[in-house]
Amino acid sequence: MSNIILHKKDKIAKGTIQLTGSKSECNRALVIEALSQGRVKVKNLSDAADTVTLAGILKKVVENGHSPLTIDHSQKSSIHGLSTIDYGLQTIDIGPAGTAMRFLTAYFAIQPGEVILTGSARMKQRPIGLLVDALRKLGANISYVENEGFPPIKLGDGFAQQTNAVNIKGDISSQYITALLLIAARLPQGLELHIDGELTSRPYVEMTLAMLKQAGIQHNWSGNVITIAQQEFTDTALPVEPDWSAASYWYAIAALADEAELFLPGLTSYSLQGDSVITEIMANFGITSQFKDGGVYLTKEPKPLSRKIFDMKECPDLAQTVIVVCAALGHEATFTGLETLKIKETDRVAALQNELAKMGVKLVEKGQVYKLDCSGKFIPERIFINTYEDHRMAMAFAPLALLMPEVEVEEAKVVEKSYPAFWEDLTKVGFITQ
Ligand SMILES: O=C(O)C1=C[C@@H](OP(=O)(O)O)[C@@H](O)[C@H](O)C1
Ligand SMILES: C=C(OP(=O)(O)O)C(=O)O
Repeated sequence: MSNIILHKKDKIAKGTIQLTGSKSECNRALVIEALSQGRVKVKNLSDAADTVTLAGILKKVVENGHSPLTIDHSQKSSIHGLSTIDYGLQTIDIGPAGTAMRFLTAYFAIQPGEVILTGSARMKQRPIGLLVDALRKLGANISYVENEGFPPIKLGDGFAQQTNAVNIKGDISSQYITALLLIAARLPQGLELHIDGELTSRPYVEMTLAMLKQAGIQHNWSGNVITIAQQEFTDTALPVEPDWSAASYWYAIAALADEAELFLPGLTSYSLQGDSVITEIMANFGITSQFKDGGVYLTKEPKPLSRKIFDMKECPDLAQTVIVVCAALGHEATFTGLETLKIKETDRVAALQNELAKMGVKLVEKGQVYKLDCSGKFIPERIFINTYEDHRMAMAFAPLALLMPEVEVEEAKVVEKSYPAFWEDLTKVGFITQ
């Protein structure tokens, strides 16, 4: 796979960028659609590879009466997708898609037929034990194919519900909670989910419940317990908003530019996506977000940087965007809520530390708190960014091309996971790519 080189002749960012749909909303909507027996339909599917992969799998499975056994493994999405790895059973490979891995684990746990779920080499290092434990307690038959607690997993035939009450730790990944909530209305005894300890990525759980509600599924959330009774989906169209995490890279570009006038159609101020908080975060960098004409306009005014602490617990996917902007501006901010970054597409803390070092910036870990030390910061003539198979490393560092003559980003295709048109969109505001 090849690298991409970026240049930008001026520090002006002006244009209209139509972002693809949110992969988080799409991946929930697809599972809801599959469980709804034709009642729910998704509108505006995302081009994100994680969504294309999940959509392809669910289409085949639903066509086959919810059994995975005759999936045509020749169908592939652009970089990852369905393939057969021979564990001696039908195998579904979801590549690097964390949400697809977790949501399909819950989905297949209650479907007929046996299947093995696997993913990329990195996916095999991303924990799934807490979700498997909860599903086993509910009555699912799941075993590990290689390492305890990690994919690949084998989902056995036959689900017989043993209980409706399960506990799950809240501070590792909210995707386990979402996975359980998505199947809850289909469980004969429903679900009473007790969240133990702190809940990380909370807006993603709220998004799940809001989308289930749009599809007719009621819930009760009281203290740390979420209850969903067995119930039917209603006829609904689930519309998907453009991706606010993708929008964050445009906010970063505006923050590093001298002049910015950007329009991102389709984004709303009442989004289900927690990452819409980027509007508030970037207000600190002089970016004004004005919602009109069915989208958001970004403009920029110089502003002295004052906010020193950023808590990323509710918006972990924005961490790289905001940390790189602060580093590039030499703003010595402190970050909290980065714990879950170590189990995402790569160890994002280590990846940030390595790449920021290339411009003399240190991200110093002090327990739960991370501080940027910009005392040695310099702007090199050119920088080579390693991406660690992480789309957000590529997209968070690309805006540096506003500050230096050349930025080379490793493995350009990595962005396909969530934002395939990223490089092409950069050219619309005057970035030169080669
Ligand atoms: O539910 C979702 O759609 C997501 C939840 C978050 O993961 P965690 O809950 O593991 O933090 C986020 O990082 C991921 O990109 C998408
Ligand atoms: C963490 C992410 O994705 P996932 O967990 O779904 O692989 C992400 O998109 O930043």
